[in-house]
Amino acid sequence: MENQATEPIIEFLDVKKEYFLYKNEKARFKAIFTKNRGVKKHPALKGVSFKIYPGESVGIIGKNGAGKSTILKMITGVSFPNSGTITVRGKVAALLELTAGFSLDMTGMENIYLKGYLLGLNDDQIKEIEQDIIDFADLGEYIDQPVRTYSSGMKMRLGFAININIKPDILVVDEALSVGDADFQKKCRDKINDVIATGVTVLFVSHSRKAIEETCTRAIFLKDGKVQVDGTVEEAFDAYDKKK
Ligand SMILES: Nc1ncnc2c1ncn2[C@@H]1O[C@H](COP(=O)(O)OP(=O)(O)OP(=O)(O)O)[C@@H](O)[C@H]1O
Repeated sequence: MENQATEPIIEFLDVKKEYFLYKNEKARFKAIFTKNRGVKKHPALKGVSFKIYPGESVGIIGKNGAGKSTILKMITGVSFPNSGTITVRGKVAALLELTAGFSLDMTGMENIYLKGYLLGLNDDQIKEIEQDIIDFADLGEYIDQPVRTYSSGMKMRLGFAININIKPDILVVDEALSVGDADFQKKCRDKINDVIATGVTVLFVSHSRKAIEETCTRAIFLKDGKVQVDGTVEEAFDAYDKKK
């Protein structure tokens, strides 16, 4: 499984993450001044290590609360570990929190640029994919209206269209995500498969064995914030089915 000739595109080394559990919002505010002294902690990741090489498709499986989303959020840079190291070498398209980072007062078109910059693209790179994004989102004349006038489904369509069109090196997908109506969901699934077929590295969180078998050649089974199995999809699911 390890390809020693190339370096990993994603590497986690003994990554630990604890969340503070505040009794209420007042306690959360107070903790800013007391540096969280005496606040209860929940260990979400207890020393997670793995390497993913370019072109691999890896499933992440585990029960609710096992730490899957915490890992994905660290790869996309919205959450940080308490200790350990994380290396990500490449542009990440995350099909997770699609509407995060939009400016509601800006138009859809302006938000394509805003999100594009946040994802590390320059003007020329955004210009190159602008029409593909507009076509995929299929928002008609709403593309020139402020995003605050969009329905929640329309915002997600735009968010998905931007992320999937940035020509990513790494595609991070949470299957729980459903964008728009049934037709649009089918369009998203087809587009994800097209992007996967280009040989991009894929990280796929799902509870469905079938979905992971179809997409991934390897799976990581997480239990209580630790890697239980890192192996074939069959090995990971067999252990998951026994231990859950
Ligand atoms: N912001 C937070 N504050 C406190 N606890 C959190 C926070 N985010 C996550 N946790 C806790 O960390 C643990 C791991 O959560 P995570 O969302 O990574 O699990 P998951 O495997 O993605 O679960 P699911 O299948 O339900 O999406 C859980 O116990 C969760 O309650």
